[in-house]
Amino acid sequence: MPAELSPIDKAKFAAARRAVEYVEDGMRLGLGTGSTAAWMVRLLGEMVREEGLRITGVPTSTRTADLAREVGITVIGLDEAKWLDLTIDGADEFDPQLNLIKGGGGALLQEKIVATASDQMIVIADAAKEVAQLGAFPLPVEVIPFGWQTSRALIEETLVSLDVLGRETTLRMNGERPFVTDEGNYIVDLHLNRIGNARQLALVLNQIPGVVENGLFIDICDVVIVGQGDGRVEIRDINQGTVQHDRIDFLETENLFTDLGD
Ligand SMILES: O=C[C@H](O)[C@H](O)[C@H](O)COP(=O)(O)O
Repeated sequence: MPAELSPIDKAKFAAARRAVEYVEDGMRLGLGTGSTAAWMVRLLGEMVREEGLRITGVPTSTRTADLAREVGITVIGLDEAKWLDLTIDGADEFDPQLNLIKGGGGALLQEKIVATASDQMIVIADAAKEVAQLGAFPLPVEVIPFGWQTSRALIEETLVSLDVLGRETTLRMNGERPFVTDEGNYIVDLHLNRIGNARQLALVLNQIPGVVENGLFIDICDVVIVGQGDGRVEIRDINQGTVQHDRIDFLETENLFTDLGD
């Protein structure tokens, strides 16, 4: 971790810093995956160690589980927790209705299960993630390895039938081999440019044999906390329809993010 964070990391940190203020003693929390969510996990670890905050966390990936344990958070599985008070996670894109594209890091399946098993989902994001319409970010679709090429062909046929503009699909790779998710599946990324009817696409994709889940999160997110590099934070709340403005003082938290960085 460089002594000085980049503006984008400061933005992610600011959003995470504001989000952990929603966490109360005794909560069961869904812990998201990705670089933004990692700040939230580190901050919660700090609160557990320094302030005696009592929480249990349900991680959405092995990466997050490892980090949560490392920083001192008690980790349990979703079946043990059964239901969660709050999930805090990142996103690759969010639109004005707080619908999301997620899965840029390949964790969309566990993330969607955990988020939908929560009373509330808060997304933390830097301002670059905001879009008028979803789709510039490639939409991840998780498919089982058996017959994945057939599933991919069916996905492409579906895109044609829905008259979606961009129809290129790519198998996500990890070097020479297909990227494999925590659940042992592959990811096909859909390069759509613009998604006209995200709700319809989300439903139709999940009807295709071999498709396990897609990265569209429709009507799942309740609040998006948007961070800026200068510490400004905006809160978009779907229920209250409010936008609050706030500012994280980096000077106050300087030690924190220097200590917490990896
Ligand atoms: O699979 C990964 C997750 O959906 C992430 O939350 C998403 O990709 C955002 O990640 P980051 O905070 O690193 O931009």
